[in-house]
Amino acid sequence: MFLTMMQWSKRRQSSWVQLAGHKGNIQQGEGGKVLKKFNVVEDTCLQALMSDPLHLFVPRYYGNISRNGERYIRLEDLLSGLRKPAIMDCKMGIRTYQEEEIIKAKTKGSLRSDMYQKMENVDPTAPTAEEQAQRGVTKLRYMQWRDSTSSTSTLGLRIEGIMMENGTVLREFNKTRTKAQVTETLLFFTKRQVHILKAYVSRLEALRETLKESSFFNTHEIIGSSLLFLHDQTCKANIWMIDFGKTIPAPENVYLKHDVPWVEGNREDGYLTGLTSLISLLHACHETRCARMLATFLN
Ligand SMILES: Nc1ncnc2c1ncn2[C@@H]1O[C@H](COP(=O)(O)OP(=O)(O)OP(=O)(O)O)[C@@H](O)[C@H]1O
Ligand SMILES: O=P(O)(O)O[C@@H]1[C@H](O)[C@H](O)[C@@H](OP(=O)(O)O)[C@H](OP(=O)(O)O)[C@H]1O
Repeated sequence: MFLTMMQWSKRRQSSWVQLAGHKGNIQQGEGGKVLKKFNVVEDTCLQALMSDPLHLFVPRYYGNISRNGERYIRLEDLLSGLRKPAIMDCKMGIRTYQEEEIIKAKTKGSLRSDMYQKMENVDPTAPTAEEQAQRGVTKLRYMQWRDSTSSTSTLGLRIEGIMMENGTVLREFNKTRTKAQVTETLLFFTKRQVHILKAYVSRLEALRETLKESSFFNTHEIIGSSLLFLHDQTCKANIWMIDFGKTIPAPENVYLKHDVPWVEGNREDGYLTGLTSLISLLHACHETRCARMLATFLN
């Protein structure tokens, strides 16, 4: 597995990191805040979320500002106050592309050579003969391939990146697809610590309950959003919903279920499918660890 050592910030004695997403899209700001490049879709969602029951699971939103000619969204820094945190970014849902990608894929000039390259780097056999000849793929094709070779299509979630408490950053999870592989990664991330596993399960169960009461949730198609897992040496553990750049309102009078299969036009995202998978995988990790500890104790 490809490992990169994170550089610890000496100035702040902190370990701020942008684990996933577009490079340089988000940076640490002052006063316990982060600045994220402005995106009107995300800004609108965050405003709505601040008065929804889900606000308890979303970093506090402090409006948007302009700085040196660039506009930013100001958010609570979720790493603020944590000591050498371990972090995991988990992208939710059974697809990571919006339905509009299907229309875009039909228009001329939509071939992406960068995506072809990324595909070929991971699996040289993945591009079709036609794609090899044109050395390009549509974004739709790339995103569908990414979803099917990771756990997105089957489990409704995929691990995008992990930073361990010693600063080691891991981002090579493209082929982490099966339940067993995801479970192994969750055990690695939590170092099998029972109290951390338990805290994560409780937080996700609370999220599931709150989603039932959220009008934002049943009226929005949530694509490409992540759950950010954080725990540290003081035994703090928490999970937050981040990244609403591709979260859009469903058509009027359409209420999404979030746990049924997607077919073109129904706008379903599988967010709850992913949440249920996560809860059951973490729950199984917790139970297994408890059973092992009991067996050791009794022997
Ligand atoms: N409020 C926050 N506090 C601390 N760190 C954050 C916060 N929001 C995001 N991050 C960090 O930045 C990373 C990327 O965040 P986010 O997903 O919002 O960016 P993005 O560029 O929109 O992603 P994508 O390209 O997947 O759409 C996260 O994985 C996390 O490490
Ligand atoms: O993780 P990967 O495999 O590197 O692939 C990227 C990832 O799917 C991003 O979510 C996506 O941005 P959006 O979510 O904003 O669509 C980006 O598209 P882009 O290159 O068009 O920005 C992809 O390149």
